Amino acid sequence: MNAHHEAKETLLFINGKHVPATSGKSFDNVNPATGRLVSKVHEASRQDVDAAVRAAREALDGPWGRMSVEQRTTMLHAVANEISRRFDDFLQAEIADTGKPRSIASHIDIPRGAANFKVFADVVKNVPTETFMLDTPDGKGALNYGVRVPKGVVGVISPWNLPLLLMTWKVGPALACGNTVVVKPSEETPSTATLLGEVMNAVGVPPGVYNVIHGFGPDSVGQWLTEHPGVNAITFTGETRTGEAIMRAAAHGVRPVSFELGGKNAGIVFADADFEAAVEGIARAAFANTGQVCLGTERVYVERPIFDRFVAALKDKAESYKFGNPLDGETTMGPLVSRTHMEKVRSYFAQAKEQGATIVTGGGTPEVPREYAEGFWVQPTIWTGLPESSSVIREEIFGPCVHLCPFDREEEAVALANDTEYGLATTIWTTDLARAHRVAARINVGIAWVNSWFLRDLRTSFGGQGKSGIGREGGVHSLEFYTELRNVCVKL
Ligand SMILES: NC(=O)C1=CN([C@@H]2O[C@H](COP(=O)(O)OP(=O)(O)OC[C@H]3O[C@@H](n4cnc5c(N)ncnc54)[C@H](O)[C@@H]3O)[C@@H](O)[C@H]2O)C=CC1
Ligand SMILES: O=C(O)/C=C/C=C(\O)C(=O)O
Repeated sequence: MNAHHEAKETLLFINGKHVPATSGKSFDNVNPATGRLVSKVHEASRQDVDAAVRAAREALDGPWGRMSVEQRTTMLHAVANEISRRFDDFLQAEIADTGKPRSIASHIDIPRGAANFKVFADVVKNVPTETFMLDTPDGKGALNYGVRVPKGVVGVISPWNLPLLLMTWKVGPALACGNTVVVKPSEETPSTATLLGEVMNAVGVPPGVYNVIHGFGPDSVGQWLTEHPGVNAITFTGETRTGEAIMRAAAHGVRPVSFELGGKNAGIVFADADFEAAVEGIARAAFANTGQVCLGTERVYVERPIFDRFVAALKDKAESYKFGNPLDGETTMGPLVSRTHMEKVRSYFAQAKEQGATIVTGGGTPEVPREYAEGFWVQPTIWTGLPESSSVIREEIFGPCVHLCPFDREEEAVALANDTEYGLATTIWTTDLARAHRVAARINVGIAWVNSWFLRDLRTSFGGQGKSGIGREGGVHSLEFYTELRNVCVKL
């Protein structure tokens, strides 16, 4: 950044206003492609967290709480339309924070940011609640019916890998259900959440409905928000250990949580698969978004007759990615999100080597143009030959890397895939339909893709089992978390 230019500032968004933090503190938001400063981010104090929760409560008790479902959902459609109208602003902000290529941000992140508001506005309007007629001794009966009411103030803690997409995946249904929110975006990617404040104001969402506070996790905003007694429910996407800390915080006051946590997802490729489609699909599952997708695949089991050919074909794919300017349409792989994360991923590159892996490709730093030399780049990496006990096969790395292992029998592939404490997603490749159904039913995950990966229908359930999370969001399942279902029993 030119020393003569003032650094841009990223403010908090509380009660409908972009405001400075009362702490007087800020931290750097760095562009991971270049290592240069994007903005100075205001770091919220405990007092700012209190102010945001208070604003959210007042909005709930005020105009937002009194709005009809029709008015509220119309407003959320307007939010979606305004995101689309300001598509380029969101795109630039997301790319600057994450370094992800334009091709990904423009096809996935920003459109999903808009869709998350539309879809849940429609779900809320169209989903009925249950009714039961009860026989009573006097013969007149009683009518039971369900009413959904908002949970209240929802704390939203979101990660850096798909910042707008994952934050709105929670804010969309929370607002559609009539809640108000206080959002703490990841400290690595604060911009699009802040920009969304402008959208809320532009379409007339009342002040206090949507609030954004910036800061870190422990002993900072994340902890203060999740411990705050004014927060009625907490939704979080991120690392499993963070989920454990948030769960402890939520225990005070017995507040509900919805968690979408890490994964160590397995891919399975059978010899009868459409070979080219399987290579393409596994390449996406392993390398898309520089491997920073919780649904991604870091271990793939390939049936032995096609193993060598598959390794060679995936190697060609891995070596075909183009690095450099994320805004350039030719760039197909961006950097990792931060220096810390790059060091973590590189430590696994080193562990794979120490543990005797065959490095099929990668394991180092790619060539990038000079202006990107200070960015956080790593090569897409493929290993073979590691034992299943290896840390590389057991732990979530969250980088563009994958271990390939041959198998001989379907039973064996299922057992290998299930040998993990996580249970988020799997991707299965076969042309045998009976086998596809059989295997999908036996892998212990929340989402099983067959001959596809990351094909998302927002009406379906989404979440994980084991260390991958608690609860399901998506479609009507989001309503289960973001509302209380009240039964009204009327004696006739
Ligand atoms: N979607 C996923 O599954 C993601 C997984 N990860 C994994 O987690 C690793 C660490 O990345 P981080 O960004 O540090 O993930 P993280 O889980 O620590 O951070 C996610 C969010 O939680 C907040 N947070 C952290 N500690 C908290 C606490 N005690 N209370 C409340 N909020 C808290 C952070 O400030 C951030 O907004 C990565 O290397 C990756 O392996 C990271 C991001 C997303
Ligand atoms: O909701 C989606 O479509 C994508 C979700 C991805 C994650 O939750 C993740 O990578 O963390």
